[in-house]
Amino acid sequence: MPSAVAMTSGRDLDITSDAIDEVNVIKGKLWNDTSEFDEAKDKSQFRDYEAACDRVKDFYKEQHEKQTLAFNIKARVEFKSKKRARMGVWEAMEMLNTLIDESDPDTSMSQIEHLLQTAEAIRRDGKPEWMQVTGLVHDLGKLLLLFGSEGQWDVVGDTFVVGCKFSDKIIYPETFKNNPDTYDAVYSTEYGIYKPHCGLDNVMLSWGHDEYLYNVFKDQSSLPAEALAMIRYHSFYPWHREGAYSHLTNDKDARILAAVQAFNPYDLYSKSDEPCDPVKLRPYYERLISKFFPPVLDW
Ligand SMILES: O[C@H]1[C@H](O)[C@@H](O)[C@H](O)[C@@H](O)[C@H]1O
Ligand SMILES: [Fe+2]
Ligand SMILES: [Fe+2]
Repeated sequence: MPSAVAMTSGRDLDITSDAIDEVNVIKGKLWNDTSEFDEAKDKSQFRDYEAACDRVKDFYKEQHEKQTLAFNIKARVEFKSKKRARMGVWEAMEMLNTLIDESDPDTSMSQIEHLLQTAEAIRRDGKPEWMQVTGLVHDLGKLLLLFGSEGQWDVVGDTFVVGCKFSDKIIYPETFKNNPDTYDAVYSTEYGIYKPHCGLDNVMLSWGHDEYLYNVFKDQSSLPAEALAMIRYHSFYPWHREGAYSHLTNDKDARILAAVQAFNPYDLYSKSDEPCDPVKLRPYYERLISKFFPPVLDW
């Protein structure tokens, strides 16, 4: 079943504040119906895709069918050729707030909540300001849902390499049987269109919120390279958790892997933390935002 977000995020959506309000009302209804605080759980209970509900399974079935190499090239060309919006970081967080992520078996909280929980968990551990602010912004790429994505399948969920054999370390690997690239003479091979150890900078990951946000921030922030890697690869579980794709990665990737892995527990396990109060926390994070981002960005 298509989500309210997907239904209202057509290519022709004109991003005026009225349109956004309307989208938020529709999404808000969905949210109110399903909202509940997530209970505390232990680590083994996260990312349990076997036990996941149909919403999650249907999401991945669709994503794995539609994320082809051809789609990915098209998405990147479109990204470069379009102007979407101009706004500040906090405004972007508010705009994203009511989205429900259909791929996520672990949280039914709003996105601003998830961003604040991630940032607060990093802050509690005394990590540097750049990492706190990275936690705060890491999922803002989900704004793609309001910027003409085709659905949720080209925005959220774990990422994987396209243009070579789909790894069996990706969740629900059997669902790639519906992806035409599985039957392509080149794309279905171990290396596909890539050279051995060409490095992640030279491979195409499935298009979604990570790749989009990395591209937005790389020229419009003073975030360090580790932070940009955390953003770009945080959904790339087949690599950072399962160790897949070692035939494509290089020394640079080996170095950034540590940063991506250090970020992951904050993103994942903070989902069962106490809810945060955006009003209380805003002054602290606005100060951090102003250290790393211009007041207004092109999204
Ligand atoms: O369902 C989640 C969610 O969409 C996250 O934002 C993403 O980073 C994860 O990798 C994914 O599994
Ligand atoms: Fe994410
Ligand atoms: Fe996240």
